[in-house]
Amino acid sequence: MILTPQALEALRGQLIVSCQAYPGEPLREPHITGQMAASVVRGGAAAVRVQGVADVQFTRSAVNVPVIGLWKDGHEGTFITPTLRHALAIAAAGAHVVAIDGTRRPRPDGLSLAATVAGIHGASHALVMADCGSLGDARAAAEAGADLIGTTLAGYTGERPKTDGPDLELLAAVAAADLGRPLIAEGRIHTPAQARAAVDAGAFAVVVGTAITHPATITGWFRDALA
Ligand SMILES: CC(=O)N[C@H](C=O)[C@@H](O)[C@H](O)[C@H](O)COP(=O)(O)O
Repeated sequence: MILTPQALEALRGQLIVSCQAYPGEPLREPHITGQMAASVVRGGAAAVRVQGVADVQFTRSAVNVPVIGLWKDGHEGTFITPTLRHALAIAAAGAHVVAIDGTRRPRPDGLSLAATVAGIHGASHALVMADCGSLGDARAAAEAGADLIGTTLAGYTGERPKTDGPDLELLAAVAAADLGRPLIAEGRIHTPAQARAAVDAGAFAVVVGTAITHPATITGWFRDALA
């Protein structure tokens, strides 16, 4: 699926919403992901991010905005679209952008990040978003040919502290490194003010997940405030 340079540019300064429910949760149904995506697009999401092959398929038919797809396999180590096989399945499902683990950790299939990106580019029209955890990752991902750089894994790989909100320090550092790729702020953006701060720190666009689409967590925030 082709995301033209113009369509990518249209995401500048915009909100992307991640619609994910986790295994065993009541909303963990691909068609519900599609409905959630349609709901956030009504609210102004300029693109959506969804997990799973069937979720990408349902979401593609539910919305007319770019779809970032990923395949989570497990929940620790290299688990976000860890191999080329996972990535090609997500591209074949219709994702405009395939989000993959963009760290410098070894990949389960033994391929380098550059070979993985080249494999996706060679077999599909999808762009590649590298989910990074540090400035070192971001530099390596740009060098490896990733089309977009995300801070998705900041605070989850041991290289950066798990900040309460978004890792604004990392965002500013990656922006300053001027890697020539759209920088996507993602991870622990829980308020509109934090989304604004991420753009002010140099992000091209902002991904918000939990704070918009994970009712169990949001409910817990309110419950805790009343405890
Ligand atoms: C680390 C990891 O597994 N991140 C995942 C990546 O797709 C999702 O679980 C997050 O919800 C997503 O990145 C959005 O972040 P937040 O939900 O914090 O707004």
